[in-house]
Amino acid sequence: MKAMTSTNANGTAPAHAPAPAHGIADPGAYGWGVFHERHPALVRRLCEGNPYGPEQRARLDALLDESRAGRVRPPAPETAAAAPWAARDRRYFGRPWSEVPFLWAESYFYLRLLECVDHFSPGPWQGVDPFAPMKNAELTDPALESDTAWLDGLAGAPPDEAFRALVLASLYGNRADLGFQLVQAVTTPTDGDPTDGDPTGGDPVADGPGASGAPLLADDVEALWKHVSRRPPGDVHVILDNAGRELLADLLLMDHLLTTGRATSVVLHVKPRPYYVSDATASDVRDCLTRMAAFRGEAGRAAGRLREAAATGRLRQATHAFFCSPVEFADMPADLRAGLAQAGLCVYKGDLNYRRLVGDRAWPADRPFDDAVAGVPGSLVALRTLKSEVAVGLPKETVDRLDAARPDWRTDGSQALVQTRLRP
Ligand SMILES: O=P(O)(O)OC[C@H]1O[C@](O)(CO)[C@@H](O)[C@@H]1O
Repeated sequence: MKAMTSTNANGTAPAHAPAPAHGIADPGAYGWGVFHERHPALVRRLCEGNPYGPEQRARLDALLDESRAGRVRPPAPETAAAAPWAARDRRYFGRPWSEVPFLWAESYFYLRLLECVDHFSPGPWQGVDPFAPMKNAELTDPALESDTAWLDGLAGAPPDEAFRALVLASLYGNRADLGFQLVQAVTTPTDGDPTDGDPTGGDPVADGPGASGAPLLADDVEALWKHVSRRPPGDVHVILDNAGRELLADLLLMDHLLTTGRATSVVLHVKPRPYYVSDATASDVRDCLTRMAAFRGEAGRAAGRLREAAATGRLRQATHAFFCSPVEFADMPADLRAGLAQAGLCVYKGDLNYRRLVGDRAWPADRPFDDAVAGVPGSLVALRTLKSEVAVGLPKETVDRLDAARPDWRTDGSQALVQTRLRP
């Protein structure tokens, strides 16, 4: 793992010396593999799934070439108009991509990918989601319904166990990320691995989606339970990640919080445009609820309740241009900050949100989580499967043990964590 020295996301000097940002130049760095292996695989899938013409295909190939060996080209005017951060933050334009931090480079790659397929240009492809064929394939997977059968077994479970099962389902739903699956078979620890074990601790939770995973690297579920069960219910804001399986599990958790009175209302923060392959947009929420509504059993009933909650304003969707930017959450704009600061709880889903939450830098993994999220408002929980190099808030012994037993533990999708910073 090799990281690079850089300024923070605003290009200003932060109050304390930051660790170097993760980069994409070094073939040993995770980001290099994303640009040199994952992105070509993604472009192949897009061209198989969408009837793009020669110009769109040529532009996609040129973007691959540019981002692997060229200099960063500024966005076209219509692209810049849709992405204020890219219009403002010009510091990397004209420089070799290899000098750009991973977080910035990957976010900018997805913006330019949309430009290549005419997403921002008036015409037939304007606004079309290039990832929709991949998202649809997951949503129509016949196994999706039976994958929610564990929910029926929760009836009558003690409230704390039911809560834990739903949190773990939402956490492990984050493994089902279509971008990640392009080149990576998600693995779980095998016999003999010192991290092997059952995170769930017994029925009915043990039959849920967390049952076959590794122990959580950080497990603040109990603290989270105390937070939601002992304080007056407030608004819960979810900074969503992937559509499909992950979103389905997130919606089940939100239905649980609403029906048990542990949330007054729920705000789903979706992406304003297609991003990082499977990130959820408003139409993905709609499609997921439609699919869920056809399920027999509790998941189908949850869809009905959520639609009702949407109709009465207790389930709302929100979006912000900020969510498709590479800016860290500590530097979020004032309007978003004001909304999240008032929340009873903010749930940050997934790997990319984690990178933006703690800073995508080579922090010592035992840096306290509270310290890393000091600039982020409100009470918060991160539910993350590890798919990139950054990690904080972990005991040094855990990190040493994992480094010895499983060198790719930070990026192979086998590990997960629940970390909180909760305020009374
Ligand atoms: O969907 P998630 O959990 O945010 O994961 C996205 C992650 O996938 C990658 O694009 C590739 O692993 C990471 O760079 C990124 O953080």
